[in-house]
Amino acid sequence: MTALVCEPIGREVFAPFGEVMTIEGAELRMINGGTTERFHALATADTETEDGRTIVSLFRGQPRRFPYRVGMMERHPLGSQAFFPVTGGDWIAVVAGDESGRPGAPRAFVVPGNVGLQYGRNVWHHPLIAVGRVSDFLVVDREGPGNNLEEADYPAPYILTAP
Ligand SMILES: NC(=O)N[C@@H](O)C(=O)O
Ligand code: NI
Repeated sequence: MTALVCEPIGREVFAPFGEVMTIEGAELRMINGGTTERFHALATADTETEDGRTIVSLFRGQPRRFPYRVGMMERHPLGSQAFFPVTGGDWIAVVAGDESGRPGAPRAFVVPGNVGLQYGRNVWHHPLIAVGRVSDFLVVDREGPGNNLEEADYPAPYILTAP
């Protein structure tokens, strides 16, 4: 079993896997007579492949127990998937590149509770990893025809320790 160490999240380091959604560096638009700050277009959903449509859901994640065995990954061939924390609190994202149709070695990122991520379409990732407490996330992803879930097991699990 291989140790999986969390790295700090950042736009550049996460760029091969998708977008980091944070107000830092976002386009700020003052609206509503100056009473509201609009941090515009943190990401663009990619859901229209094969007549898909964008939906918004709420995921309530149970905290994972650590050390946590990352034994599988999944991806959504037809659409992106974005998670934005509602409850707050750090969470963990695990992603991987593709190697001949299977996930490569994973990379784990600790994500602050006020930062969201969008996984690009067909990007390998582990299902939601909530940390420390039951955590709610707003999720923007695809609904529509076709199979939008592909899963793959690792030959041996990676062991993720608590951040
Ligand atoms: N199954 C589901 O909708 N959730 C996963 O895709 C996930 O990434 O958590
Ligand atoms: Ni997913």
